[in-house]
Amino acid sequence: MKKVVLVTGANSGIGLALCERLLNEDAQIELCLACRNMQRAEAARKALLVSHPQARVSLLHLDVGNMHSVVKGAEEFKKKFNRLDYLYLNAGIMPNPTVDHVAFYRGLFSRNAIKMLTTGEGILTQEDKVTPIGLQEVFATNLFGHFLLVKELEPLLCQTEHNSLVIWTSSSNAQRSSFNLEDVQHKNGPLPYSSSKYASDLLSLALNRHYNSQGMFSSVICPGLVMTNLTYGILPSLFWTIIMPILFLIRIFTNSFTLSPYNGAEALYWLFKQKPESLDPMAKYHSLTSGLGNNYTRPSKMDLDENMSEAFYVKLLELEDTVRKKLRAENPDFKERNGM
Ligand SMILES: NC(=O)C1=CN([C@@H]2O[C@H](COP(=O)(O)OP(=O)(O)OC[C@H]3O[C@@H](n4cnc5c(N)ncnc54)[C@H](OP(=O)(O)O)[C@@H]3O)[C@@H](O)[C@H]2O)C=CC1
Ligand SMILES: CC(C)CCC[C@@H](C)[C@H]1CC[C@H]2C3=CC[C@H]4[C@H](C)C(=O)CC[C@]4(C)[C@H]3CC[C@]12C
Repeated sequence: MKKVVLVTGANSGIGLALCERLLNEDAQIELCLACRNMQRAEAARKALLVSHPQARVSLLHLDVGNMHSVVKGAEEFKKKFNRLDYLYLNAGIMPNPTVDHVAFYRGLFSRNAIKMLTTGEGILTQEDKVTPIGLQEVFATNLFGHFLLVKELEPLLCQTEHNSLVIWTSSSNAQRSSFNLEDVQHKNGPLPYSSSKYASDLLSLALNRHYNSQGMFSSVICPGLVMTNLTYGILPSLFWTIIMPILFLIRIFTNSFTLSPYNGAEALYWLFKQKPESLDPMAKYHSLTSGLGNNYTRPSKMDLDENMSEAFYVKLLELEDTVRKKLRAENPDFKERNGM
């Protein structure tokens, strides 16, 4: 049976590199690129077909920050495919990032230098905004749209004949201190990115608790520091190019400066080759690259507790209810087609 793989944010960076690596591993898969911009999606499909002319690569229009689009996209996917083996929840944003230069230089000469360089802790803030449906944009894109997608695709993910795996591209920037159960969307703080990534760690744990018995498993990864549009939004690409020799040097001490999208996709690719039921729900799987350029995956225990993860899950279910009501009110058509 051909495996079906869906990747969000597949048109660039780590998502696109993952697609290339998956096709290298198994050219028989049904690969679906879920993207918000169809021109960029088509360009990615063409690029993949250059190296794999026989590959089965389809496109799905899906803006994870827009809940209408998530429901519509999932509906289209279900019409086209009757199974889903791997769901890569990779799309992500870090809007309007600001680097605290003073904190950076201070941190460099402190005992926490390596931690700062591998997590970005204490030196990076972002400015968030509210989407038309009333959700915080970073939360909606990095977390909630993906949660709704999982819920919509539940019939394909929970099948008796085979297990499925949902994989979140999280981050080592996910910090417990950035997340607040009373403000899960991070409306009132400068760290929406970190909060959303911590939220994905919590949610992955909850999904395992609620869905393992139905054949669906969930894992989280950190790709390390990778040069992509996301990092070029923090500092210009020319800057990163100039300091590249320094970044290669730092890699010797941390191994988490994976730097290229190919290396960053290592843990995502590694998970594709594992049995979903053999994975540790408390582990974050890190893509790492040694000083000599060798890639490997290493798990680390996440700073999570079951009660918090369950409380967050309950809040997400309540929010799902509210959002679905708004979708119905805005577009009565949804009710007919989705039985919502
Ligand atoms: N680069 C890094 O160092 C790290 C990245 N990550 C995570 O890796 C993931 C991939 O990012 P990366 O490859 O680095 O960056 P890119 O910006 O290259 O890739 C992000 C992808 O997500 C897509 N995307 C963004 N918003 C939406 C949306 N609303 N709907 C659908 N797709 C969307 C983008 O599409 P479009 O082209 O249309 O913008 C793009 O394809 C993210 O989740 C990021 O947080 C985690 C740790 C480190
Ligand atoms: C002031 C300049 C001379 C140098 C500033 C460097 C910083 C902008 C970067 C140093 C470490 C970087 C990061 C580390 C971890 C990443 C994390 C895994 C992620 O998910 C998103 C990006 C990072 C936070 C990234 C961001 C840039 C740095 C803080």
